[in-house]
Amino acid sequence: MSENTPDQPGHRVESPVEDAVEEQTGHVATGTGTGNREVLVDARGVKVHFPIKRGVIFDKTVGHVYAVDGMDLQIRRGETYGLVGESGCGKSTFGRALLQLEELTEGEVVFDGVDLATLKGEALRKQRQHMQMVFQDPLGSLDPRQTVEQLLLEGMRAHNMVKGGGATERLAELLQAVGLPRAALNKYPHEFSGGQRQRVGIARALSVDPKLIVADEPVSALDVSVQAQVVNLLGDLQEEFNLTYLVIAHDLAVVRHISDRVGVMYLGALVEEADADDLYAQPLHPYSRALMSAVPVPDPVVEDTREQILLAGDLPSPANPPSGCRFHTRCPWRQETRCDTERPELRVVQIDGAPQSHRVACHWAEQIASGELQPHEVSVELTDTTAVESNVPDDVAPPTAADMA
Ligand SMILES: Nc1ncnc2c1ncn2[C@@H]1O[C@H](COP(=O)(O)OP(=O)(O)OP(=O)(O)O)[C@@H](O)[C@H]1O
Repeated sequence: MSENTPDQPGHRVESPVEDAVEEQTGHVATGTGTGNREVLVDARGVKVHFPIKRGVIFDKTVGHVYAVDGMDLQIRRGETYGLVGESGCGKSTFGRALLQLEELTEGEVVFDGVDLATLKGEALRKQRQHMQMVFQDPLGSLDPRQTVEQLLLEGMRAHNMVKGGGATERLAELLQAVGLPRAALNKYPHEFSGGQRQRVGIARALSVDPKLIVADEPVSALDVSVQAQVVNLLGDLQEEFNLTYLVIAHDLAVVRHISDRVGVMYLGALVEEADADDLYAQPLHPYSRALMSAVPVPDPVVEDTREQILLAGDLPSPANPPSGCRFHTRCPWRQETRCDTERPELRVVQIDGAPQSHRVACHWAEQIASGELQPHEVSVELTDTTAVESNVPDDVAPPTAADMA
């Protein structure tokens, strides 16, 4: 997102947000090849399994929700990494795990050269200063009883960044950077519109000088016209403040516009990862192909002739995931018995000279791309998802901005 280059071949997804962003900036932002940059976040084999408790006092563990189940993901300094996938596939849990807001069941997260598992208490809190989160619902994450000034100062105080005078000046500069007037300092969150509140949330994250911002559905609660403004703002701030972003979103058009690289997640793990342009021009995993084919294309001729893959059935329960390839129960290219029994690695797949950076977790990616394997109809298996239900509350409360301090 840091530079803008001409659009690459391949169809563009239709999106009022993307069109509005283009209108405002005059060009299409696309991936910019961040391959040579140094890794800032290195997540290896990350698993987060939530125990399912039963019994009168919830004292028995009767199973687990395998929310994140083997994520390997690197984010390079200065890039924007977009993470997409259906609701419930584990995107938010992974984002929180990166920031150590969820306990890792297995695996490690190395941030800026430091293995976060080795940090405790004050040392971890200090490191957290460099890793901030922007939430989908700014109202839910900002304390309604605090003015913007108090909200911004809270994080800065927690990290000993308020010494002597000059704090108010810094706050005013922060507000200016996110496009809010100085007068906003004395207002409360409910006095702002949704877009303005998101700007406050972004200012709050910025106030402690982070290196990484994890933005979890940062624009999905906003009106489409406002979404474009916030997307553009994130792009401008990235350059001004040397930020690295992990953007979690279900809107594929937003992710394409904003991201240098994109990872597609399914039931707790990546199934595909590539530069944004490559992924959108030629998705190789059957799941990514299905996701992309569900997005309308502006050109009616292309729309009528292009591949459309309907996903059969719902996302299986992460408490009872399918064996082998997790996607095999819904995959039109499933081959017995390898897909049912052998979990595919995320491996480099090069079709037509595609770059080394395109990785896919499918045994048959080459044969599917060449047409050697043809899709077949999928009969939906009714798996018993009620047998082990999660004890997770319907709405898992996201961490608040105060958790980030
Ligand atoms: N604290 C928890 N305890 C038990 N299960 C949880 C907990 N938090 C999340 N889960 C479960 O883990 C799975 C992954 O949830 P997560 O919110 O990470 O998915 P997601 O892809 O971000 O979806 P969404 O976009 O709907 O937030 C879901 O089945 C969810 O119910």
